[in-house]
Amino acid sequence: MSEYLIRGAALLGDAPTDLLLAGGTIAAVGTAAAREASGDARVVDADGLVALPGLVDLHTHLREPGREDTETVASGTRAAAAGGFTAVHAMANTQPVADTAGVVEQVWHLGREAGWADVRPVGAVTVGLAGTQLAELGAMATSRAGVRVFSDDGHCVADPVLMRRALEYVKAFDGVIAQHAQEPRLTEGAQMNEGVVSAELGLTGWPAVAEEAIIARDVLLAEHVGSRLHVCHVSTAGSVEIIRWAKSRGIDVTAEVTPHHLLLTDDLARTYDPRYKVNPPLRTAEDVAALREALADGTIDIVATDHAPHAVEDKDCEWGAAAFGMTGLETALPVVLETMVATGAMTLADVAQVLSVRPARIGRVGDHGRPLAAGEPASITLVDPAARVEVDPTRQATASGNTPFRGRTLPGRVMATFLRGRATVLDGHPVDPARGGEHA
Ligand SMILES: NC(=O)N[C@@H](CC(=O)O)C(=O)O
Repeated sequence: MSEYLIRGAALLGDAPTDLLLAGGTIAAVGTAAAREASGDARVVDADGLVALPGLVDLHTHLREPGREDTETVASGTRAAAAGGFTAVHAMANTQPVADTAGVVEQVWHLGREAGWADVRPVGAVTVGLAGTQLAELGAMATSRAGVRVFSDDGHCVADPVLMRRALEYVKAFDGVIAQHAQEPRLTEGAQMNEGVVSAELGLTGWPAVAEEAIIARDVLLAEHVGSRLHVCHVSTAGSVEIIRWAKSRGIDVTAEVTPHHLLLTDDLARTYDPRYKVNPPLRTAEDVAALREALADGTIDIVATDHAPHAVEDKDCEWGAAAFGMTGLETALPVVLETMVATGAMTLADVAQVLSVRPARIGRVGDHGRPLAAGEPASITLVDPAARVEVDPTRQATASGNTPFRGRTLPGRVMATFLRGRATVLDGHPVDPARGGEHA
């Protein structure tokens, strides 16, 4: 394995220093790095670059098995590496659904073979995501995939008895239920946020209360059974208030917000461009402000991408017929820099918390989200925060083009990503792990 001597990287935005990556770990930091580097260490000039711990996504849709035309484990994790991620949690709504030890082990194995990032499969809570019968959670937890996060994402675990049982069951192996909070009856036929814009456009609305009612129920259930709850893609100001209240009571709840909910609003539905159609829907400017504030004050713990690739035919059509979802792995860090750092709401050290340290902790991914210190695993990303890049789906690594940020110029370019000391991105380009370091 190559040794890398990274010169002049600002760790978490602090004063520039050197890092030596050798044997899969950060072998030395500071003046010791150059001293201990062997003669054939590859030098990476990190002048002007910031080093962050490798990013960890708690919410990625990889589409394999079943929809390899839109994304595979290999293409999705290559996109992850390009976005600075070293670990992703692969959601369970594949075909077949990841509701057995066999399917989660298959996804885990595909991730290992591809080598771009660690793939942590998420297990379905209910068989076939149908919401009627608990899946074999224990078997998935004890499989080689070591599942800790369980979710029916795309669907809500709406039955309160099943939700209670799932919360109780996963306690035995330190698991967490990640809930897609959507009251199904309140959102039948919903196409966008319920509000002024939906009324004007005549599209069926997805009311905020459909999310908030489930979160309120679930934090009370988590308190009642003393279990751990994670709330996926929080999108409303009211949800933030409920989570703030729950945390103030000591309830063991964590929450995520997506990059798109930090930047975009339901006004974009006026374009009728299905790139802006997503679940939960884009909300109002007041919701966006509340989500940013909640992320900055820790009420919302993390940013998760909800990277949801879709085929052209499912997006290049009229709004009503289009699929819900947008890609996000390659734009997550730039959107967070734009919405949270450029606005002064967060520092780069805070970014490391919300995009690496805390998601690793919630997903129980032990060797990610670690300090940038000697002896730690060398899973890191180097970012040029001053670069401004126009989002161009044809230049992205994901196999799908449904980014809502197309044509926008955002700050931050990932120049290098290392997974346990091996480069997956160098000089701003993915490096194919299967080809021993050639640019892919
Ligand atoms: N977030 C999305 O809009 N789409 C997700 C699943 C979902 O509907 O949540 C997908 O898998 O496409």
